[in-house]
Amino acid sequence: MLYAEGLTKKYGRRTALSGVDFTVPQGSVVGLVGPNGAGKSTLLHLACGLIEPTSGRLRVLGERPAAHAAHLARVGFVAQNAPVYGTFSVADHLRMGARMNPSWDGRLAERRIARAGLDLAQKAGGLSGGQRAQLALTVAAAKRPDLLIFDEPAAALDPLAREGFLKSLTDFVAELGASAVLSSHLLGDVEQVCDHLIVLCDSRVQLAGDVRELLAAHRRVPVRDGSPDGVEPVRVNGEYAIVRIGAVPPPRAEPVTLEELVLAYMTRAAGEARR
Ligand SMILES: Nc1ncnc2c1ncn2[C@@H]1O[C@H](COP(=O)(O)OP(=O)(O)OP(=O)(O)O)[C@@H](O)[C@H]1O
Repeated sequence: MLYAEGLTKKYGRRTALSGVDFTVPQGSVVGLVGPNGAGKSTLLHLACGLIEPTSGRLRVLGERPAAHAAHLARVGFVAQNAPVYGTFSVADHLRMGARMNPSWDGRLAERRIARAGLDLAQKAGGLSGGQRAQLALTVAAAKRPDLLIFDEPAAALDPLAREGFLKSLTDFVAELGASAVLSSHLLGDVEQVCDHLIVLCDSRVQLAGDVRELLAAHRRVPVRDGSPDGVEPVRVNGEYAIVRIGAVPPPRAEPVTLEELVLAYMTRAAGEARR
């Protein structure tokens, strides 16, 4: 579904992505996480064809991003803060979507708008953050894309609105049989909806893969004399360390949470950047 090889993006002298490699299989829901300025939005904008790489290769659904009109129609994008047209009503957004997208599914759009409790006559500028996110998600999904891309979709939403939004997102993905990529700082959200993870720090991929496999490949182990016995730690945090295990887990090893795993790789990358 997504394939990157040596993917590099520079803005003038600033490097936003540096030699990024990863492969994400079809049907995945990918969580893209990393600190501010790591390059997440840059990667998503490259995937939508909004910007061009400086070097390297990126393939989205087997082709160059936005290779042609039919390919564009296969990708739905919801940008940061779910932008909508403030002076247009909810119904105007659906009419515009129908006019611009040959594969528009009007029934799906109307069903979802009703389920989200949105008033078709209301101007989008007057919607709450959660309602705006639901509208943007509906417009992106009613194209019936094969891939939905979200840049921090739920960042501004309160916990209740976020839960509703994430539920709609997973419903859409299931209903459309689509893949999805979402960038987020909210690891709980990623844990809830994603089956694949990419950790991006300092413009490089630090960790990528199937969430269950990554969790199975790491353990929390007790530390003696500053380092765990016989294994190279990803991160030492006081009395324990996060380690990548081999075929035989070290003694007294405990499972790691997604949050511990991501923080371990982010902390290691921050340490390397400081050196
Ligand atoms: N249009 C631009 N012109 C110049 N530099 C840019 C541009 N867009 C992004 N950058 C720089 O590229 C780097 C990566 O930015 P990007 O927005 O991709 O990070 P991010 O991981 O999405 O950050 P955040 O979590 O804060 O949204 C940053 O150093 C940023 O300042």
